[in-house]
Amino acid sequence: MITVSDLRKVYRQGNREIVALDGVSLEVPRGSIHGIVGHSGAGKSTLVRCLTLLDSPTSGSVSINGAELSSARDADLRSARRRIGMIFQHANLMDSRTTAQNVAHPLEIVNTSKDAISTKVTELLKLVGLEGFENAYPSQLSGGQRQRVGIARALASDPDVLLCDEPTSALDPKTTEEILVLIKDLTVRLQLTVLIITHEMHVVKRVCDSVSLLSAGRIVEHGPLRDVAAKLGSELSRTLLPLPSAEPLGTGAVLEILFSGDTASEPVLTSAARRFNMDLNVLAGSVETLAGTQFGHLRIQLPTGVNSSPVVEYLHSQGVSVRATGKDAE
Ligand SMILES: Nc1ncnc2c1ncn2[C@@H]1O[C@H](COP(=O)(O)OP(=O)(O)OP(=O)(O)O)[C@@H](O)[C@H]1O
Repeated sequence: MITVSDLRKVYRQGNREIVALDGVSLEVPRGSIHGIVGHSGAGKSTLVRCLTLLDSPTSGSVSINGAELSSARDADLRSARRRIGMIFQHANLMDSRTTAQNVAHPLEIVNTSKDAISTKVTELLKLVGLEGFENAYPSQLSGGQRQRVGIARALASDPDVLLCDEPTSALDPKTTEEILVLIKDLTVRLQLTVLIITHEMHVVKRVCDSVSLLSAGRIVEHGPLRDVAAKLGSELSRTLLPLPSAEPLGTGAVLEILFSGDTASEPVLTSAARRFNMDLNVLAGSVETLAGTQFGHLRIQLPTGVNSSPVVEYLHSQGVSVRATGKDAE
């Protein structure tokens, strides 16, 4: 488990203070994957640097399985860093070294014996599906294979936490899927605690158990994927379950509706149409399964002149999230 408590990072430029992290707290249990998303300048890179101890936080703490990292110094700091493996957007391999030599590098630094390195490298390359590529150089590997080498190297020191900074941003969709499947599989098999910093929502949808939205150095939304997606109108819900824009037809009230779990499969809309004796226009819709829960997200329009309040009340009573949009939203 990784626990981040009230982390602050303030940069000073002359007499100006830039608050890059403004009290970030989060807890990610072992064996699970947490996504961190946010716009440019939100503080994602600063968070990565503070978590990997490449930069020291102004205040607050980071601990792994209860052991405090942020106050570690010198030798302790080096061993603390080994508890966090890093994967980057580009694998950043050493071009003059083979696959096996790249993976061996973190072990050589801590003077591991040649035999132990050889055994470990063989084991790691098998784990990431690169058996037979021991002697290949990075230039002879595909982007996905290079990323696998990067993952094997990150796991060489048996870290508790795997920190992935935009791990699939440079990969095509098929390779992205393969790498995400590998990360998910390793998380479960090795009981890792994984943090993925990404701007790609499909990465969050595909592998994350929980997610945080970082904005101006603060976590403004967070929680298990199915809970944040279920909050109709929130930024994370809108980006996880996007709806295409569609012009309303005529002047009837426009409602945005979110079904989840059991209500997603019940004919609530049909029963509302029958109950209020009206036709409904579906302007836009999407159905998705997130973290094992089915979500239906719809924008519907009521006929001109129909009062939306009793309809909204009825839909709420059926366990459906509803909000008026457009001119009715005020
Ligand atoms: N070394 C630094 N000195 C001064 N300000 C900094 C420094 N590093 C980051 N910042 C500022 O801290 C804030 C957060 O920056 P950060 O790079 O962490 O954002 P980010 O979410 O990673 O953005 P991006 O997605 O564009 O990489 C920004 O306002 C940035 O200008």
